[in-house]
Amino acid sequence: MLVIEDLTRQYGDRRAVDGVSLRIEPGSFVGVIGRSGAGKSTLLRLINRLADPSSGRILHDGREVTALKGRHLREWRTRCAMIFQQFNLVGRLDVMTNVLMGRLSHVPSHRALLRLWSDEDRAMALAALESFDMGEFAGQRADGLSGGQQQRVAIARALVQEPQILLADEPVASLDPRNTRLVMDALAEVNRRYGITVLCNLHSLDLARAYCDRLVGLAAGRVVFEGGPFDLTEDVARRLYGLEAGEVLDDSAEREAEQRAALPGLPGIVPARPVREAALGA
Ligand SMILES: Nc1ncnc2c1ncn2[C@@H]1O[C@H](COP(=O)(O)OP(=O)(O)OP(=O)(O)O)[C@@H](O)[C@H]1O
Repeated sequence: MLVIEDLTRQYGDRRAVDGVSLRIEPGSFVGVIGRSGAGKSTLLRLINRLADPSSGRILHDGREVTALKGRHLREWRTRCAMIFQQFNLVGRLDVMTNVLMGRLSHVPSHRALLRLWSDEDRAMALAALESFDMGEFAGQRADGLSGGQQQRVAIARALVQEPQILLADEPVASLDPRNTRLVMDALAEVNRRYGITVLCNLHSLDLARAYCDRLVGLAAGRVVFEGGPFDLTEDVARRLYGLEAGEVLDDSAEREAEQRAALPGLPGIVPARPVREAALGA
């Protein structure tokens, strides 16, 4: 369980995150929603410790994440993988090598420097790519791929870190509708197949309702809404965005969420398998 207690991050006289308290269940798919500047990115960066809080605490399974240093902090960052809007791949390297970068923290540094990846690391990387239909691109340069393909490679790289939590900071913000769906499906796969907790910042409420089992709404750094996808009513949407609800919600998301709920493989129904075991067919 990830527990966030009264977390605040101040920048000058502005509180990007302001007294946020949350409990994130293991294996859940949580959408963080809110208008631009609401504090969504800062919240994820605080969890991953890319930013430090001004006050408050983060605990994971009872361990204080906000107090970690050195090796323990590096271990936390491995356990808590992150993907970004701009993918952050190394464009001149091939797709396989980019995914293998996710193994860096699991191999001795001399081997990593020489890129002496074991057969097992390679098998894991390829299996991760294949689970997002990206296996055929393993030998291609990353910068030759479309945005949606690059993001799926970034998710594969995160997956081979064998994380317990995946933080996704607006992973589909720069993608067209088709690629948006492929990337969101990849995140759903990470969550359902491997039981990895996903926290995903999203601008689109329709996507949030269709894919997430829990939603957290932020406004001016504060939690102003917490609930299931069907608790996100027009009224809540209006409070979050100050828009006509019709501009941010439509019925198709509700229908899609119902269809997805009928799919096999929901958390708790199919036992999740550790990434390594599933990838290596153990
Ligand atoms: N490093 C920083 N220095 C100063 N101010 C910052 C910094 N990071 C974030 N902020 C401010 O904190 C507030 C919250 O920013 P944040 O990026 O977390 O919001 P967001 O909800 O992710 O927005 P967007 O959807 O536009 O990415 C904003 O007012 C932003 O300008």
